[in-house]
Amino acid sequence: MAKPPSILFNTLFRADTDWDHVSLYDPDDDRPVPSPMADDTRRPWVTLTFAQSLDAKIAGEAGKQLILSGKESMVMTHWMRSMHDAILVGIGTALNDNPQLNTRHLPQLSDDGRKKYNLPRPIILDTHLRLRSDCKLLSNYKVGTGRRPWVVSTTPGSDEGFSAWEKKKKILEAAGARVINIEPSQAGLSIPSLLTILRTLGVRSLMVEGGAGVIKSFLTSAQLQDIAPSDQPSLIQTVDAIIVTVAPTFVGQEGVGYGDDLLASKMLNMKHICTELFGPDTVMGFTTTLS
Ligand SMILES: NC(=O)C1=CN([C@@H]2O[C@H](COP(=O)(O)OP(=O)(O)OC[C@H]3O[C@@H](n4cnc5c(N)ncnc54)[C@H](OP(=O)(O)O)[C@@H]3O)[C@@H](O)[C@H]2O)C=CC1
Ligand SMILES: Nc1nc(O)c(N)c(N[C@@H]2O[C@H](COP(=O)(O)O)[C@@H](O)[C@H]2O)n1
Repeated sequence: MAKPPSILFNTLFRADTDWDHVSLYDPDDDRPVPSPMADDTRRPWVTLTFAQSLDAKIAGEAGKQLILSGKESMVMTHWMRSMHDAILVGIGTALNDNPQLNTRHLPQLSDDGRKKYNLPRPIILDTHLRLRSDCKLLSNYKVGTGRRPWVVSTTPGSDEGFSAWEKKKKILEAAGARVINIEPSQAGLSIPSLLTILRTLGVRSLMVEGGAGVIKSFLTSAQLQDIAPSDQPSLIQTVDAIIVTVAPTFVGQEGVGYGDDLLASKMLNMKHICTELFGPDTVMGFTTTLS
């Protein structure tokens, strides 16, 4: 039977996980699908993951989508998707790439079709409700090949802004989306607030795929709370693990990066867990703690 690569077991799950009592397939007898879990029960476990070139670019000039991962590491990413309750991208990625965020590259399951891979719920960070109602995430939901997407937004302050926003909300809801409102912060939607809300909605694990703005936000959210902790009783850790695919290619300075203005002194502590080769790509797994 096809099995996920060991880098995922090693990076995302505790060493004492009892694999006899969980199943990777949904539904498969009565055993639950496993999910990485944070010790902090106020929020989901967060895995930040993306593919980059050797010069740390995740997209080409003007955001052109690049397929950096080879087929072997892409399959690894789809296994990772199957091991999380939800998968998050920013509206920049949703508009630019029109992604599906499903598990279609996993090996065919050779049974009567009863067993399925777990499909993560798509979540889009989209303050102004710019998501297109004909995007693939919504059409997959309509035909039953994807979970209902959740669109995370903030209600605009002015009356004028509110009526335009309400109109867009109705269109997206009619197309199948669930719109969730949260409070704004200096850097867009507040990531700590988002995480606590997602946990109350039953999300135990969140895979964050990007793009550049979202990667930066998750990496820097703990440091922002440090500056303005008044609305948070205590720090919420925003990343538990980082799994990076490095493709053996250079994109060049026109490409899109995510790390140019990150401050080393404010970064999370990283612990290297393991590195595995997938075809031409190198995949590194780290766990993180607040510094
Ligand atoms: N190689 C890889 O693994 C991946 C590459 N990509 C690439 O990344 C590029 C897209 O990156 P980018 O343009 O930065 O877009 P993002 O997908 O990072 O979306 C950013 C937008 O999300 C909204 N947003 C709301 N709240 C937040 C928040 N707290 N933090 C950050 N963003 C927030 C903002 O729009 P608003 O104000 O309207 O809400 C913001 O402009 C594409 O070229 C894509 O191909 C994407 C994913 C993976
Ligand atoms: N793992 C990985 N490798 C790459 O080379 C990539 N460009 C991405 N991009 C992410 O995957 C999304 C596309 O997903 P679907 O194939 O449509 O399911 C894209 O939007 C990025 O989030 N990832």
